[in-house]
Amino acid sequence: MSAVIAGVEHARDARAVAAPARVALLGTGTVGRAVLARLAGWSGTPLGTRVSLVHVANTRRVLADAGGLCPRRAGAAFHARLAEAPACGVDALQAQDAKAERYGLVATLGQLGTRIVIDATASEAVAGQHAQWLAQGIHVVTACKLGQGTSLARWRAIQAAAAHGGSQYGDSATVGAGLPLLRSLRELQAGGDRIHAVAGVLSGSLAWLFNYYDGLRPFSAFVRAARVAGYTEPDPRDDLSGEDVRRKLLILARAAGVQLEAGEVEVSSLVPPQLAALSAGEVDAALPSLDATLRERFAQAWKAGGKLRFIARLERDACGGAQARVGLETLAFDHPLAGGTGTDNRVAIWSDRYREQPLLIQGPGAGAQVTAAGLLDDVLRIAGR
Ligand SMILES: NC(=O)C1=CN([C@@H]2O[C@H](COP(=O)(O)OP(=O)(O)OC[C@H]3O[C@@H](n4cnc5c(N)ncnc54)[C@H](OP(=O)(O)O)[C@@H]3O)[C@@H](O)[C@H]2O)C=CC1
Ligand SMILES: N[C@@H](CC=O)C(=O)O
Repeated sequence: MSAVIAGVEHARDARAVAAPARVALLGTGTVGRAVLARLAGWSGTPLGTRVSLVHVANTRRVLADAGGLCPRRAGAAFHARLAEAPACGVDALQAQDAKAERYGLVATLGQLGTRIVIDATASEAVAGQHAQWLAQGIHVVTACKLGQGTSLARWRAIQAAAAHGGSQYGDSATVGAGLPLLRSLRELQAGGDRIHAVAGVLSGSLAWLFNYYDGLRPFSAFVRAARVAGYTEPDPRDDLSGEDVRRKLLILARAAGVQLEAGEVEVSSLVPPQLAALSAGEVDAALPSLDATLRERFAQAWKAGGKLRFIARLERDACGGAQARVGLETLAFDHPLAGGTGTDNRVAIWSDRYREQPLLIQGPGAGAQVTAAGLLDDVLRIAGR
């Protein structure tokens, strides 16, 4: 290559490096709103120069501008208008697709430079798109566990698509709301360790519930409070059934090299069959159906001198197999997994170097601010300098 052409290439590279990553945000609920607020706080700072928000959507509305949207105005526009926006009344993805055709998520992200989709939805349809975006070279950063935490086939498709597209999958917010859990598992393995076991509290909402439930006031009232605080899934049965914890344990297990199918995790649900059978709109009124059983479980634990904790366990055996289960357990007050406060997740990891005493990671495991921060940490990691 001649010196002149090399110089031109170099200048192009330098411009590409300096160009901000273009970001599309899907979901403007508890987490999405906090992402917009955090991005707005970066305005006028060096962090703000590294990302350009070009597309924001929920099921009802899309704002898009390839030249860049103001996060503060986008947040205000969404939340001022949400109340008056009509529900689309069709499948969420169809609505998204219809809008994407008109407003063009992929077109708005463009063809060159760093392009990132942030998934702050709980949408199966959006999770079904992750592999497609990755294969096109679009990075995906997600709080939604339906990508890596459901079928092994989808998890494999995501890994393959990222490898094919040369793209990255930011999943820090899927387990522990950004706590350094997945990162620690990966770093231990990169350093030559084999992961032997993982155990702990993986649900922020269930941690909160069992930290504050006193066996006197109805459990259902605590569930409602956790939902208002933004700790539960959009449908709190996803937390109470252990399904959200199953997804998190699958994500951790697969990252630890244990390729479990969803059905291989034994799950003990707190949701009685009558509550499980209701439509989403009927759930709130039926929450008191949880109360009697939980009062009884609490009393038993109290009599035994212990605390209720919703625990996930993954244990690997020497022959390459693994056992995985999630459910409510009574732990002694001084048990290492019984500590923590608020929404704290508390997770122990055993590996070659942590054979006797596990590595313990603890911190808030749910909430809008920590989750948004976890998502945007991944965005910045992908965006580079
Ligand atoms: N809350 C927390 O503490 C944590 C949450 N998470 C995960 O973050 C995700 C979001 O949670 P949260 O913010 O609490 O949920 P919310 O229900 O508050 O918000 C979900 C948002 O997704 C939007 N949405 C749904 N389908 C689509 C679609 N097809 N296209 C675009 N937008 C769509 C909804 O639109 P509309 O407003 O129109 O209904 C809504 O704005 C979940 O996957 C959850 O598991 C992860 C870690 C912690
Ligand atoms: N509903 C989830 C939110 C974070 O993933 C939880 O309670 O942990």
